Amino acid sequence: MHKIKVEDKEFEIFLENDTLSKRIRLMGIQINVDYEGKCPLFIGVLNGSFLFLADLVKEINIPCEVAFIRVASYQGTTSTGEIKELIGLPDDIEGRDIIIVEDIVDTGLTLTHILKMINEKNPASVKVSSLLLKPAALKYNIDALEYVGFEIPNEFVVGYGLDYNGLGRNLTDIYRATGV
Ligand SMILES: O=P(O)(O)OC[C@H]1O[C@H](OP(=O)(O)OP(=O)(O)O)[C@H](O)[C@@H]1O
Ligand code: HPA
Repeated sequence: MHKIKVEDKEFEIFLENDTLSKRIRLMGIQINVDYEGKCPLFIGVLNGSFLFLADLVKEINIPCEVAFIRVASYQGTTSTGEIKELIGLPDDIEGRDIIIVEDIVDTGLTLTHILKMINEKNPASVKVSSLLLKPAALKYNIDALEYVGFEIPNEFVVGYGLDYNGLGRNLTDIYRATGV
């Protein structure tokens, strides 16, 4: 289906699942090479990253661990500018190689907050893997952003974990708002 409605908003197809899968396979290969001989700890940022993280770690063939944190900053299509911490970081971060897994980096506010929290716990290294990045929306400089699936325009997207008012996370493809 190429046009859909989620609540009151119209969306059109943007990135099909097959395109996502191919890119995620390549991201996994790159991580396998970069972390050879190490045991990275993937930290998924809930809720949006759950499908991406699941598909990404299936491509990882080195030893690794998986954990989650939960923060929230968005209501509808706009950032509240305030980060709420709902599930905290795991205890065992000191000395670990951390890979934060995000569905999307938009303004960069969420990630900046999470990176600060993680760096306070003395990890060996911290990198970020985000499926999507909106370069035109970015307000913070994020040096740790090492693995990016797709750079996209500054448009609201939904599907494959990303929501609009809590809906649409279950869509297999990613759609963009048409503004109609
Ligand atoms: O770069 P930013 O402007 O901070 O936006 C990116 C963040 O916004 C979304 O999370 P949200 O707070 O909507 O929670 P969710 O993952 O539960 O949807 C998304 O999953 C990122 O974590
Ligand atoms: O474009 C978006 N879609 C869904 N959630 C988001 N969180 C930040 N940007 C977005």
